[in-house]
Amino acid sequence: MGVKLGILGLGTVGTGTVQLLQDVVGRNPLLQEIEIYRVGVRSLDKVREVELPSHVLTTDLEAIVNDREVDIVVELIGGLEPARSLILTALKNGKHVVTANKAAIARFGAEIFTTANQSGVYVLLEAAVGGGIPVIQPLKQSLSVNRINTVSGIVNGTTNYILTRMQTEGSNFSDVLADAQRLGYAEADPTADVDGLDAADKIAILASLGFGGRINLEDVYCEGIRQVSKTDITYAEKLGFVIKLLAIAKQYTDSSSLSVRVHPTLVPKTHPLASINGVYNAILVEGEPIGQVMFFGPGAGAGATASAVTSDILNLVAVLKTSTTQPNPLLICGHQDYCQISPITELVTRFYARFLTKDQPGVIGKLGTCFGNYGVSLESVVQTGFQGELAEIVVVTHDVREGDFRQALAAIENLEAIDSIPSLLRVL
Ligand SMILES: NC(=O)c1ccc[n+]([C@@H]2O[C@H](COP(=O)([O-])OP(=O)(O)OC[C@H]3O[C@@H](n4cnc5c(N)ncnc54)[C@H](OP(=O)(O)O)[C@@H]3O)[C@@H](O)[C@H]2O)c1
Ligand SMILES: N[C@@H](CCO)C(=O)O
Ligand code: NA
Repeated sequence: MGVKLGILGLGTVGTGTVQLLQDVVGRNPLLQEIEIYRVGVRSLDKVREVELPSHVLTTDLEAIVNDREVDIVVELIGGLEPARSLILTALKNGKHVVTANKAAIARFGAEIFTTANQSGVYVLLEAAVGGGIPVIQPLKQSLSVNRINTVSGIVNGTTNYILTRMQTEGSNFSDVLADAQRLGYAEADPTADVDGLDAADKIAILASLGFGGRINLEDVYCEGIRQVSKTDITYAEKLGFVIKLLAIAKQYTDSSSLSVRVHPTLVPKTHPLASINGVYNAILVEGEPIGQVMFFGPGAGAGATASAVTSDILNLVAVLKTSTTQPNPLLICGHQDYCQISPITELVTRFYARFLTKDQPGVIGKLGTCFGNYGVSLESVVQTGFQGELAEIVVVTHDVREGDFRQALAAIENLEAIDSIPSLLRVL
């Protein structure tokens, strides 16, 4: 007997998944056991890129998650509600769930996994982070014997696409965003991409898997790329860096707390993440004893994401075809406790800052003295340009506690010679 899927959503990812499932030759033979039983959408009038028998398409998503015939619910509608309620109903009805919905998992993961564990079913989410890149399963299984100390990466394709084109073509932010939306990379509301929220959801999920505890999304520090300017991209380039939106989860060596954050970052050109361009994503996992492992690939788009969704479906088909009643501990998510996350003021990092100053003698000296008063040591100071009457000075610091750096900046802002501080970025 075939395994019956109830797919919720036939947008970018839903369509890619149906296309893959309708074209099984040369792929894993288990795919032939899958039946696309129902597909739930919002509108029956839309022109679809895939052909499905008319009785398969429905706008009644509740009926799909309550249908006794459905074995696996594949949630690809996105957003918080009704996705959360539909997932919970499916789980309570004893159905396994596959989802690409990082927003729902990052916020309601505790409720969703508790319900799944109570019902003895699985929630698989490979597509939720890194699109087609296998990273969830490696963290849960292949790498889980390591003590992880850092998970860092470029996990949002839209912003990486925008930053790459700004860097290589000097393009303007809004034109490139429109292209990313047209290509199906951006979320329905692109603010989630641009403001770093999508990446925050994803690093919360990766941190939870890497560090073995629940993550409170509100503790994840998040800055997007709106303030990254062409001027900063050019200065970074001259100083030997590229600017990337990084998502980082790092365990402090001297304590049990984690730093979990998303922000535009100056990445040295020699670092493995510096060469990840366009819509590609990469996740660098560092642990003991493995050392560094990097996962690279397409982080968004219909086909790539469908690959991840369908691999989860395949895992569940294998589960359904084996007769054990005991849950597989490598497939469940059994975290109970929350990880302790340290505030951003405790972060120790290098900074890049750009100042506009009056063109007076001794300004660089005053900046240096002010930084010195707060224990901030400078790695480089560059003055190359002018913006109108104002001199432009760029500094890169050595490692400093963020709280101390902010205090130094507050004092510098009060200097008579300082006009403004247009940019402030962290350096890897
Ligand atoms: N796009 C990517 O590259 C990508 C990559 C990784 C993960 N994801 C995740 O995958 C999920 C789906 O993304 P997507 O890009 O495929 O979205 P999308 O193109 O906007 O498609 C959403 C689909 O869900 C249906 N839908 C939405 N709300 C509904 C509701 N209330 N009732 C019934 N149907 C509803 C829509 O129906 P209609 O077609 O009738 O409007 C549409 O078919 C999201 O969680 C997203 O974060 C996307
Ligand atoms: N909007 C997301 C899709 C993949 O999750 C991105 O740009 O990476
Ligand atoms: Na993935």
